[in-house]
Amino acid sequence: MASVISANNVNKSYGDFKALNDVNFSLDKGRILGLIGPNGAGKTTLLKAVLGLTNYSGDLKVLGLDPHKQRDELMQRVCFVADVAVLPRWIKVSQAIDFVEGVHPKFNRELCEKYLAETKIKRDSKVKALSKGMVAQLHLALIMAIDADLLILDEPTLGLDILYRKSFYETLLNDYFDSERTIIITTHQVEEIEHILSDLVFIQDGRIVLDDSMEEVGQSYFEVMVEKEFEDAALALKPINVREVFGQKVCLFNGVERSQVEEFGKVRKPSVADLFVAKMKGDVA
Ligand SMILES: Nc1ncnc2c1ncn2[C@@H]1O[C@H](COP(=O)(O)OP(=O)(O)OP(=O)(O)O)[C@@H](O)[C@H]1O
Repeated sequence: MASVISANNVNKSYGDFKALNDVNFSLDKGRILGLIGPNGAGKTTLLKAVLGLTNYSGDLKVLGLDPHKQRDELMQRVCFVADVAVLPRWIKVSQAIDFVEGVHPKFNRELCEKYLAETKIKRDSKVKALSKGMVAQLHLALIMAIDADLLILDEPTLGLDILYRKSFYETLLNDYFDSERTIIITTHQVEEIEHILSDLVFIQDGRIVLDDSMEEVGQSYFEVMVEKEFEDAALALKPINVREVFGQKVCLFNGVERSQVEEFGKVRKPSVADLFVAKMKGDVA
């Protein structure tokens, strides 16, 4: 299957500072990738490279195109929601809809109206009269009504209340997503998206430190709530992280068989948040 994105040794420097350091990963059609990393890790820089908004060295192909050289062609097939929704303050909601309908052949007005019906946004309001969260809702409704092959969401729910965040991800998964589409999401609220992800990439200091499907994560990482009597045996297997919950050690293992750790206590798949914390600590140490 042709990759929607393939990145080989992609580097990006700002002066002496390496914002992307030999980034390699690929993403197939019909996947939902969570791109997760601490502040300043290089997430937005990587997305900008994918969107052809910044130059870089190395080989990067998006939908078979060179994002920097073939940006116009790429933009026909890619939609992007930045962490700061930029819409002119003077425009009316209805005019914003008219505008996108006028400039984008793949915009579906009916769908946009359907998304807006879930909000309190009035068609005759000006953007400046909307709350921060409502501007973000309008922006998302406009973008999700465009039939794109690749949707890139950089902190899409920043500033949105929990009710809308939940319904946004439900809509994304149930109404928007299908096997022909591919989505990349960055967010610091990983627990909110983990159930919709098919793939996970962790980035730290410009380097990819984890690149797995969620199935692979479930098969190669085990979190065990270790019974007291098995603590020494568990620690001897060198867990990648140990935390305490109510005085009991919770060990995160990688590179061991499930059968090796099963007798220590209750085994489960780690949450993305716990895996992230463990990987960040491990790679800093
Ligand atoms: N235009 C620029 N000039 C110089 N340095 C930059 C520029 N843009 C980004 N950087 C640096 O590159 C690094 C990665 O920034 P980036 O915005 O990609 O991080 P991020 O992972 O998106 O972070 P956050 O989660 O805080 O949004 C940071 O150290 C940042 O200071």
